[in-house]
Amino acid sequence: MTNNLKNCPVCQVPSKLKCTACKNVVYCSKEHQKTHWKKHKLECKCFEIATDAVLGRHLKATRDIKEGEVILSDKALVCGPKVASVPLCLGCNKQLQVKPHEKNFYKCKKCTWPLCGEFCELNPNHKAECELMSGKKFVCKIDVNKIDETKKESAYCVILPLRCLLLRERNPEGYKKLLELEDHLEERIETPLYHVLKANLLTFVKTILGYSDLDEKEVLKIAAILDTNSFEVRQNNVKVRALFPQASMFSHDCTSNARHYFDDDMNITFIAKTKILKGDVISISYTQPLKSTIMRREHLKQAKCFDCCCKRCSDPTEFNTFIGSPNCIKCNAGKIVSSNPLDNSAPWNCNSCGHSITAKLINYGNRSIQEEIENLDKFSPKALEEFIIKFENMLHPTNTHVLEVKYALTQLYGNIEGFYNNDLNNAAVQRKYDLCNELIEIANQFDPGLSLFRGNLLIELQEVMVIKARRDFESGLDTKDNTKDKLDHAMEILKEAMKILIFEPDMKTILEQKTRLLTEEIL
Ligand SMILES: C[S@@+](CC[C@H](N)C(=O)[O-])C[C@H]1O[C@@H](n2cnc3c(N)ncnc32)[C@H](O)[C@@H]1O
Repeated sequence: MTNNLKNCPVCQVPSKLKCTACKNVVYCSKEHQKTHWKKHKLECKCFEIATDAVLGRHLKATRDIKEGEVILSDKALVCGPKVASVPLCLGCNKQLQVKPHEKNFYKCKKCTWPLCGEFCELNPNHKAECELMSGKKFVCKIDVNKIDETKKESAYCVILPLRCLLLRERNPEGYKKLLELEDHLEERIETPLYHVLKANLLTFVKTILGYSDLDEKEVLKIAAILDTNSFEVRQNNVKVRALFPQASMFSHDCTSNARHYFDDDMNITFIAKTKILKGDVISISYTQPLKSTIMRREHLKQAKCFDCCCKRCSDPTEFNTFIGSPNCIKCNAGKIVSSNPLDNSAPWNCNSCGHSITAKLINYGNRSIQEEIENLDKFSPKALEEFIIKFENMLHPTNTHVLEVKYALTQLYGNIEGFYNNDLNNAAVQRKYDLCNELIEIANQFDPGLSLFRGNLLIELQEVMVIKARRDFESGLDTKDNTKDKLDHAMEILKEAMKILIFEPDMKTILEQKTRLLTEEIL
């Protein structure tokens, strides 16, 4: 047994040399440790599943974990369309296109669901459900002759729960694991979404497919398990969702220390974004770093049925960024801060003059501004810059709405037609440089280390640093030596971005090309 802490598992001799990684096994010698590694590496975990009253089951580090270290990898138990999905092939998940030259949709001869082609009728993802539905003479409501590739179809809401139900016979062990996951059905059952699901899913499963013996609660529990635990995966440019039993054990923190990425086979891998100490909770974020406490807590409550009380949520200033606060328009000096961020109905007060505003009014203000942002032309830097100017008195530079627009600008400058790097004037180059630096500081606080948020900003920053350095040299403002130093600095930033983005699909080649071009420029 590898967890025998007395004897070497190879020769059974009482031993003291512990595996330095998990400290769960002892060896008599380095040689026997090497011999045993092939077996032990499958068990040499850096975490345990712990339970407490607040988080429920969660992952806890059993040793220090280095930044970038893999925590675990997991295989999808089931995957399929989101509750409402753009038309996709139930075999390969490819998005169905209607443009004449790209038309790739086909009506399954048996079950009538749209697929990308005849070949996918036999795709293992689709075969079992197809046989079941066609056997019951099910007719899909989506008309393949009128496919609208942008319209989200709610008809897909039945597919993933059905795939879960099919596990009962095809993979009983997997089905058992699935039913052990958290569901929050009691909180969900009276929501409008579950009223609709109750009508659609239960009729589909019990009446149409004939699972009359199935308890209604078990069917709805499956929907609730999917809502609580599934991960969104982008496949062939379509977002689908998948369930990973082990990965479901990660708890949430608004300043998390781990993150995930997917490989081409939809396996999920979690890495440490920052160093994690033995005994720390290993957490991921279920929400977005630039959202304010009020917005994050509302999302977490609605989607995952819990009230987040993490360090960031508990701090009314959100680490002195005041990201959720508007300026006080009464005294024009202070910021309006929640008197108790963990109570959604607590009043908000100015930290300078004490002027008080109800939570209702703060929520109303946030919603109106969010609506205004949603209606902006997202591809127009001019429209986004005008938004920032329009709200400059009410919203300070690190307010959530301003940061959201600023982040969009970092992704537009340099990357869209009319605003490619060579089209940008020096003021726009400087603007992008400043915005990237400003947002990286925010990322360092809320989404530190190897986060995608930091990676996306670092890659934009290094590009603009190179342009600035090149222009300063070409216009005679800088010496060759200084320019080389600046390019070396840009290379360090690029290397850091690479460490983060290398796991993302298609990024490896792009990053390698960027590194090659920058190396040539430095030489
Ligand atoms: C994906 S599951 C995580 C595993 C779950 N704790 C269990 O025991 O199965 C998500 C659920 O865990 C709980 N949870 C995760 N993070 C939490 C947090 N920061 N505070 C409170 N509950 C949390 C919530 O009930 C949430 O709906």
